[in-house]
Amino acid sequence: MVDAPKICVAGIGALGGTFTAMLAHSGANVSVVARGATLQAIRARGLELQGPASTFCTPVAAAERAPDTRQDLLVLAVKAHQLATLVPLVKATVDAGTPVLPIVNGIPWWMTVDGPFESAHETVDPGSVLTAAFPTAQVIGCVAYAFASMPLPAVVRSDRQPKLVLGRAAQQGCVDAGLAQIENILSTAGIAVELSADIRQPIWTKLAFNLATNPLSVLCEATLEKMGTAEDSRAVISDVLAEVRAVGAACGLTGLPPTSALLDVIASAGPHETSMLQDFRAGRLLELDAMGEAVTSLAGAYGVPTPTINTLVRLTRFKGAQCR
Ligand SMILES: NC(=O)C1=CN([C@@H]2O[C@H](COP(=O)(O)OP(=O)(O)OC[C@H]3O[C@@H](n4cnc5c(N)ncnc54)[C@H](OP(=O)(O)O)[C@@H]3O)[C@@H](O)[C@H]2O)C=CC1
Ligand SMILES: CC(C)(CO)C(=O)C(=O)O
Repeated sequence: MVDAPKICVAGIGALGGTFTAMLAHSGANVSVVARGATLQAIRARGLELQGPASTFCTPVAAAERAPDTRQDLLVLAVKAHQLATLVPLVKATVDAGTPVLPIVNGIPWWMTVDGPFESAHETVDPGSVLTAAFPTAQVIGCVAYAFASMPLPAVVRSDRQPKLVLGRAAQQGCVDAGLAQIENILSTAGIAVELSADIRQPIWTKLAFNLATNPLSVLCEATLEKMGTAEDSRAVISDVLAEVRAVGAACGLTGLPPTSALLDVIASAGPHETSMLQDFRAGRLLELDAMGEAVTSLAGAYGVPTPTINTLVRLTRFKGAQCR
């Protein structure tokens, strides 16, 4: 009998907790890197998922570092600015063949290693720590659509079935057997998966969604549904999307859906608070570098005016700093 693939998930918050609970519940061989109260709670009681269809609690092997043995898949599920802190904790688990799947919002570090997004590199990977630790050839680019939160340590709530879009970071136009195997593991656990032959466009679309909603959600302390239905917030969102569209075009990504379609998605997202608003309420550092500063540095490099984005990012950073 062939052993089940070994999966390590580093970072057990809203998303890492949701995916881990679903994987463990489906019988996958999954272990986690966690810390503090979350680590203690997982060890004491297991990981609880309050999902859209059912609630269950599942035991999971948890430690402060990844196992010393090679894993078949390493998932990184932290805020973008926390990624570098994981490097020393997961090093021993990654060899030249280990696929690395970052489930993280914003412009990913690997997209800025060279090419049109290079001017955002220092913002998303200061000192190239991530580039050195995770060679692009091993990285699986990812976009996450989920509505998850962690109300208590090791208790995660997921309001809808989560969906991941996956594609090789290094190869455009290629969906291979390795990706299909990962899709199989994730979909067996009930996670919706779509494979993309060029993951950069879905990443840019998700970034547009996040940049148009996450900072505004902090400034207005509003849910997605409220921002997507009120006339004033819809006007600001439309301005942000126009600016993201212009920056994307300068970088060669022209496939952003129409603004009206994105506004419809936001309006129909329900009374959900974005991950950035959750961070604000918890007094945590806001994920503005990979979602905001990265875009303003690209805009600066290409000479694209982004006055609305600049103002939103500045005000959100200012408001975030008041609560820390
Ligand atoms: N929540 C959602 O619905 C969605 C989130 N996303 C994106 O997914 C990514 C993950 O978000 P989310 O799950 O919400 O974030 P959370 O903040 O809920 O979870 C991150 C977790 O990682 C832990 N962590 C960070 N650094 C380390 C470390 N060095 N060692 C051990 N644990 C560590 C944090 O611990 P601690 O609390 O101690 O810092 C925290 O528990 C983000 O990029 C987010 O924008 C995307 C789509 C939807
Ligand atoms: C799409 C959205 C807003 C869903 O929660 C998200 O990505 C986030 O919360 O950061």
